[in-house]
Amino acid sequence: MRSVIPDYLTEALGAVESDLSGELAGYIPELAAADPERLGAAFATVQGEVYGAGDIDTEFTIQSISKPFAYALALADRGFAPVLAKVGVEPSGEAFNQISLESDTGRPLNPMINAGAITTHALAGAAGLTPAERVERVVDGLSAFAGRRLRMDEAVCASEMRHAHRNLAIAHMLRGHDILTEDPRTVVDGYTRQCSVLVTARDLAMMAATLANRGVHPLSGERVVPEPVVRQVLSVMFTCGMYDAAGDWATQVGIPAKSGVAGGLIGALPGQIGIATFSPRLDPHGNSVRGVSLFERFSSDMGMHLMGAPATARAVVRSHHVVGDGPNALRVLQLQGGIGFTGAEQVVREAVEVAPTEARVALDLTLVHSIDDVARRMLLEVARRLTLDGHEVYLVDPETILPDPDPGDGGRVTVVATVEQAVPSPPAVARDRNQPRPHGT
Ligand SMILES: NC(=O)CC[C@H](N)C(=O)O
Repeated sequence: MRSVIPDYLTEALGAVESDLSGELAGYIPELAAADPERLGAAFATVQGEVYGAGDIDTEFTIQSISKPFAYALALADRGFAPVLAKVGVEPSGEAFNQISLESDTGRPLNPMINAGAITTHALAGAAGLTPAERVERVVDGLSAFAGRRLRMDEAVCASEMRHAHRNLAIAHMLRGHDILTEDPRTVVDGYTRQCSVLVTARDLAMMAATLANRGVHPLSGERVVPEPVVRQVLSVMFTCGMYDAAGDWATQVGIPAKSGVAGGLIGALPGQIGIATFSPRLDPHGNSVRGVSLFERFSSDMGMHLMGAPATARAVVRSHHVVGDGPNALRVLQLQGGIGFTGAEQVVREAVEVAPTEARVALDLTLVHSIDDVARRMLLEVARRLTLDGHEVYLVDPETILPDPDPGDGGRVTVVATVEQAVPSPPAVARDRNQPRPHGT
């Protein structure tokens, strides 16, 4: 059988192909000469599977799509405080190249508009790097996100630098406010190089999938940036990634995204998928016309809007039952699935409502595949309170899904591999042959 996903993507491309509206980015002569008909779309899952249709292996310059990744590198390299001191996180509602800074501090409003991105470029890499080393750090970092060595398009870079008056004006303003502390032209040059890195839609989908995968490249397994950095970056993409179209985008598409003036567009759905489209004609905001249509289609066809509440998670408490009888009776709460706060809440509620009378209580984690930190603490607290109420508490945890189960403060749990191990086998002589054997022995 052929996968259904490339066929779906081909169909989606077919539906937007006839839309010839929009313009190439005229302010960079080399981009104005691009082939406007190119069209491609790719999905990369967090497991590293890539699906695509159309021009997904055609190289084009990354442009502003480099901004969230350079922001991630700056946060990872310098830490949050120094970066936040120089670049805000407020949506500007303005065009990407607006000459605007926060009135009191001179800080650019966010790292997605050029003012913020130029500043962010200067913050990538360790303090004290030369401008060339900094560019190298950024290209290395973008390459790690993509999972292959990326290179720069010198012609596009030179072409943009010859016409970079607006970005230079922004950089001079930043220098005037001491947000930039170096020569403005050098920083704009580095930022323009960053924007001139060549990528394909396939690369961009992978880069987005690395964000979706909490900062770990799905195939190389490399942790490119720490998890808190990814959360920051995705939040800023959600609120600011589409410039003065960010509100429309957040409501209609609902996927953290970033566009570039060469026609690329990416979206990252946390925990699920990275998406990229490529089509060079732009709307007045500088976002790819057909790319925006494709994302609207993907979001509604595949239920990808981040604010669409997921189907209520399946019950975490699969069953509760008693194994064995008499003084050996064991109350088993059998749990399942991935347990986060709301799942742990179900366990707490169940433990309160059942109010076990048996001397032994087991939390059976055999069918649980993950427990996050808050759920772990809540389950251990349940165990602790059950101990204090006089129960002997067992954790049936054959795959050590809950390591170091120390409930602290008077709590005690015994870890066993099977429910049976929590039921002492009664001495053979004492067993009444006419009684059914305790379940599971
Ligand atoms: N929106 C964009 O892609 C803009 C990037 C471009 N290099 C610029 O600074 O103008």
